[in-house]
Amino acid sequence: MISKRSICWTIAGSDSGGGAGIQADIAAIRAFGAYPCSVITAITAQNSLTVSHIEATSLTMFKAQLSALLEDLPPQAIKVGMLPTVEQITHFALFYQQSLQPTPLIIDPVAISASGSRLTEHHALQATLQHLLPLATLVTPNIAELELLCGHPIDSDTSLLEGARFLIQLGANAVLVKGGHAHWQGEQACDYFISQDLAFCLQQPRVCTAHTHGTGCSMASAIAAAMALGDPIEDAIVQANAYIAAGLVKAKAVGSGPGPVAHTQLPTPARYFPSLQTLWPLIGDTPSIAQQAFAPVETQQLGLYPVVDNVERLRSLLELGVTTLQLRIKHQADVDIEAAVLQATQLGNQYQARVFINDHWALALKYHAYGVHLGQEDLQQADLAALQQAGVRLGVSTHGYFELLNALRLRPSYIALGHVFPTPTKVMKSRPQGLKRLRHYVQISANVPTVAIGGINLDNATEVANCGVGSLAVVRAVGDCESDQLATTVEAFNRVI
Ligand SMILES: Cc1ncc(COP(=O)(O)OP(=O)(O)O)c(N)n1
Ligand SMILES: Cc1ncsc1CCOP(=O)(O)O
Repeated sequence: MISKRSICWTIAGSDSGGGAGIQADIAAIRAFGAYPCSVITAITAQNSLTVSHIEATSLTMFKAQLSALLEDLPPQAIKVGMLPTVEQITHFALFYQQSLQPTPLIIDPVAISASGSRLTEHHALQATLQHLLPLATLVTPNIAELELLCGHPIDSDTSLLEGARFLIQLGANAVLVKGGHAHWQGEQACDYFISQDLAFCLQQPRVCTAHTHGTGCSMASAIAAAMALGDPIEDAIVQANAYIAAGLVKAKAVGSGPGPVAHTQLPTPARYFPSLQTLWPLIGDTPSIAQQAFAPVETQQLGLYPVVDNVERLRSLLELGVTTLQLRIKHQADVDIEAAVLQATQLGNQYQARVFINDHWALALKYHAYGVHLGQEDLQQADLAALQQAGVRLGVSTHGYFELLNALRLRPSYIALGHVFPTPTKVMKSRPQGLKRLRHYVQISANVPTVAIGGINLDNATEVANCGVGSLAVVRAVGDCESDQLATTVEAFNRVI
C-alpha cells in the first residue's frame, strides 16, 4: 500500500496525445512509487505533430482542485508545469505561501511546446519570474526555456551558467538546466545543477532519438516523486537523470511525429547512470584532485572490516588474523592522535594488514599509512593529489546516489555505502539506505570495491553480504565484544564474508 507520506502533486496541462503534461507526470510519479494527484491547469488538443487548441481551466476550477487536494491529500512534493494564465500563477504563488510552504516545489517553466506552439499568455513569463521563481526549490528549464526566462541566447556553457545564476538571483533556490539541446556539447549531454553552495553537472552519452516528447515534464515529475519519497534533491536529480536516459533509449514513435519518452521501472540499470563533474570554480573553491586512480586494495573482497577507536583493540584483532581495519578516533581529547596513528600504521605493517586511518589524512601521509578513510566533507580539505602520489589508499563514505557518483569520480580504492540500517553509533544526516538501495549502489560502483556500514551485526550480516558488497564494516558488533568473545565473533563474520 502507498502511504500518505508519498503523495506528489502535479499541477500541469493535459496533453490529449498522452506523451507530455499531466499524462507523462502521472506515469513518472507512479514509476517512482509515489502517489500522483493532479491539478489540471489547461486542456490541450494535440497529437504528435501539433497543438491545435488550448483552453485554460477557469480560475474557479483551478482553485477548487487545489482546495480539494489540500483538504484530504496534502503533498510531500509538488511539480508545477504549464500554468497558462497570470491569474493561475498569482493565485498559486499565494496559495503555496499560505498553505504549502516549505513543501518541495519543482517548477518546470513550460512556455512553448516541442512543436513550437506558445502554451501560455504573453504576460505569464513575467509573472513566473516575479511570483513563482522566488518560491522554487528547483527550476528545471531546458535551453529554450532558459533563453526565454533570462532574455539572452544560450549557446555555450558560459551563457548557460550565467542564465542559471540569473534565476538564482531572482530567488530560486536551485536550477537544473537540461542539456538535451545543448548541441555545442557534442557527443555528451550534460544537465547542470547550480545552487548557492553546490554546482555539478551530470554527463551521459547523448541518446540519438527523435522521440523526446514529454522529457522535461517527466524529468521534473521524477525529481518531485523522489523528493516526495524522502530523497534529498541531489539524489532525486541523479535518479531522474537515469530514468530519462533509460526512457530515451526505449522511446518509440506512437503517432506519425516524435514519440514520447518511455516510462521504465526503477531501479534503473547502472548503464543509465550519469558520471558526475563538479563545477567548483562556480562556487569559489578548487580542492585538490588526484589525476590518477588511487592505489588499489588488491581485492574486491575486503571481508570483515572492524572500525575501532583504540590501538589495543586493533592489535587484538590483528592477532586474530583480521586483515582490514580502521582506526577511527573521534572526540577523545585525552588521546595522542599522532602517536596512535603511528602505532596503528606500524602494527598494520607488522601484520601485513590493511589499516586505514579515519579523517587524519595529513598524519596518514606523514607516516605513510596503508590507507585513509574520508567523508564527503573531508574530501574538500584533504590533499588528495598528495595522498594519491604517495600511494596511500583512499576509502570514501557515501550516503546516497549523488555522493556515490561524487566518490566514483575520484577513482578511490574502495567506496563505503551506508548507513544500511539505523545505528546509534553516529548521528546521521541521511536516512538508512536499506538493502534494496545497497544492492543498486553495488551495481553502480562497477569494479570499485565496496564496503557496507551501519547497523550491521551477526543477525543481518548474511543478507547484507548477499547484496554483493565485498566487505562489512562494523563498530559495535566488534567494539562492544568482551575480549573473550572476540575470536568467536570474528570467526562468525569470516564465515559470512
Ligand atoms: C568504512 C567506513 N565507512 C564510513 C565511515 C564513516 O566515517 P565517519 O568519519 O564517521 O564519517 P564520515 O567520514 O562519513 O563523515 C567509516 N569510518 N568507515
Ligand atoms: C561510522 C559510521 N558511518 C556510517 S554508519 C557508522 C556507524 C556504524 O556503527 P555500527 O556498526 O555500530 O552500527
